[in-house]
Amino acid sequence: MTEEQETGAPGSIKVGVLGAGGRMGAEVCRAVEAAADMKLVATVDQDDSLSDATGAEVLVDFTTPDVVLENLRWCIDQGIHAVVGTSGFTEQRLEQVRGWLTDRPDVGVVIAPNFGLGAVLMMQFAARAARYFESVEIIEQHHPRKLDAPSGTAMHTARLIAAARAEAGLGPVPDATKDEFAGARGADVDGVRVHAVRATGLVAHQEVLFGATGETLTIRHDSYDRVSFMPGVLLAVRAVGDRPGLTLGLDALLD
Ligand SMILES: NC(=O)C1=CN([C@@H]2O[C@H](COP(=O)(O)OP(=O)(O)OC[C@H]3O[C@@H](n4cnc5c(N)ncnc54)[C@H](OP(=O)(O)O)[C@@H]3O)[C@@H](O)[C@H]2O)C=CC1
Ligand SMILES: O=C(O)C1=N[C@H](C(=O)O)C[C@H](O)C1
Repeated sequence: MTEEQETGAPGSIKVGVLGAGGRMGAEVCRAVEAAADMKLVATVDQDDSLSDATGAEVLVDFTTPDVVLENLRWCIDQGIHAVVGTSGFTEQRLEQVRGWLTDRPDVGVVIAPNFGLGAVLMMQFAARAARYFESVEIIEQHHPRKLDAPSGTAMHTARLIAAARAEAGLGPVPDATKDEFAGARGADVDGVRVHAVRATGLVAHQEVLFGATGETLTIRHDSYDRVSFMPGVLLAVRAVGDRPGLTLGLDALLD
């Protein structure tokens, strides 16, 4: 092996992947290996030690909601930048991460509920539309091996819509039912109903359905293949070293 193959091209970013054997992790490994300005230096899965990743400058985490915080804490303590796609980030968890970052102001963390560029736009469009429609519901659809419901994307979208409605002075969504079978109206996320569908054949899809008198607006995004997330992941890997602190979502990186 030449020195360049060993260490990457001069100036290349040394990247490690946590959850490397998973559906997303494996795709990220392929994308990093194909990127001329990156070098894959560590792949970590459930039975491996995080210390295998100490040579990385940026760690990408696609693991599970129950282990991601521990991983992130370790990255921050080690001074390694982190790009996180794993779902399950409540406001309370984000606050915890901000707290850890105050002790390491040199470290950058990007947490994105969805790295699909189309999905980022779908969320932006939904936030923009929210003030004009009294009714809104979210229908997310995913592959059946997804552990969590609703999806992180749906939770984030609901929060954006709730914030936009509050800013516009809209009251609660008026579409409550009086008599309903348990679960029929989905989960209430910040006052927005979210319906989670799981079926073989799906990858990751979301519709935001808005309604006003005499009209509806549907904003829909579909990821048919996990390669759809890779341009966003690579964008975040390239940017995170220059963005100390917490960056939530890809929006700021796309401006
Ligand atoms: N932000 C985004 O754009 C996207 C986010 N996601 C999110 O990413 C996460 C992963 O999704 P997906 O790839 O489909 O899930 P998978 O279950 O396929 O992958 C998770 C991987 O993490 C591994 N793992 C578990 N514990 C640890 C640990 N402590 N350290 C290192 N690795 C560990 C698992 O190993 P094992 O199988 O042995 O348990 C598995 O290989 C989910 O939260 C999902 O919602 C998914 C797609 C896009
Ligand atoms: O588990 C998945 O597959 C996905 N998870 C993320 C989420 O929870 O929103 C992103 C995308 O929807 C795919």
